[in-house]
Amino acid sequence: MKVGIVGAGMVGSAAGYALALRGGASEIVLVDRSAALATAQAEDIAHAVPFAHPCQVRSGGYERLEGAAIVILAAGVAQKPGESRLSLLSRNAEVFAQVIEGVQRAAPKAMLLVASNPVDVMTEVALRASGLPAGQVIGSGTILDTARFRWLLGDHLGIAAQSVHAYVLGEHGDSEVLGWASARAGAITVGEFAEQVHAPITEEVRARIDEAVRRAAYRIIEGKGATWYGIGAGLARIVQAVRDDQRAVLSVSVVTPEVEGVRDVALSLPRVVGASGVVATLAPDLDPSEAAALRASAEMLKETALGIR
Ligand SMILES: NC(=O)C1=CN([C@@H]2O[C@H](COP(=O)(O)OP(=O)(O)OC[C@H]3O[C@@H](n4cnc5c(N)ncnc54)[C@H](O)[C@@H]3O)[C@@H](O)[C@H]2O)C=CC1
Ligand SMILES: CC(=O)C(=O)O
Repeated sequence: MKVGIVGAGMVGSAAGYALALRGGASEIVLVDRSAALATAQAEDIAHAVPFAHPCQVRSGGYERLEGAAIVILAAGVAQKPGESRLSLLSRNAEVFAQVIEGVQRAAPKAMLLVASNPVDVMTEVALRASGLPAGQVIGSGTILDTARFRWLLGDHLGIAAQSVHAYVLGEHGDSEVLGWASARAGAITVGEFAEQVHAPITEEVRARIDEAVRRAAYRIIEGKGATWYGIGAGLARIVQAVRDDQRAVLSVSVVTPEVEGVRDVALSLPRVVGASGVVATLAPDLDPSEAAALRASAEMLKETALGIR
């Protein structure tokens, strides 16, 4: 499968690298307003291919995206230390107006996988600009926050993150909601598992994990300027679910008809992802405080998206 990546900075190049290592694409094409950067990133990623899986890695203008089944959108500006994701909106909405036109000239039917922040609102921007079906304009949403949550829970419980089934819901950002009520370790609730292994999830543990997930990006940006490995792997994971028609359950963002009484809003819920994009959405169990927080997140995202109409 041919995969395009527009925006060959930290996130776009990490996604290309992760795809090359996972064998997630037969061809990867990097496009950037800086042709020199796209070329350098493509050459560098190509040098990892002999250690991984056969794959062509190229760079070029939008015309090189012809035939791409999916295009990752990672172009635009990123947060500076202390800056929120939402503050990037007007700048990145302008970038997307050009980028989506360029992508659709070459690959009008390509599925779009949005990474640029604020990713939920940018997913709605991409949906409106592209005219594609909602299930084919997918934001990476909370795939990264969910990975952070699973990793921290696995660490606390002393088990592999892969054995933790827990999702972050709502905005990929400050209003996100950690789904404690639906979290499972193996086949039992995380609370029950924690009791069995004598590592109870006290209020303090819960608050520490919540803060570590919610503030992860701020901390990493403070320390190294940006985040890229986690999201690169998450984007490659979504591409692979599409490529292999896996029907994998992933927390990604699409415009959703109704969430906690809020209509037509892009945010993350656990969704079934396969060859035609998002094919189903799950309704996880929520306790009353999680339901209220998800509604507040949905209302904030809806209001923000209305502001760019
Ligand atoms: N969804 C998520 O979980 C995450 C999202 N991000 C977001 O991803 C985006 C990219 O972040 P980084 O790669 O760190 O930034 P970066 O600055 O390293 O890369 C952005 C690239 O976009 C390119 N670009 C800008 N305008 C363009 C245009 N009109 N056409 C083509 N290319 C254009 C730039 O030349 C640059 O190479 C940011 O919005 C950031 O906030 C970052 C980490 C996680
Ligand atoms: C930057 C960003 O969105 C993240 O690392 O979560």
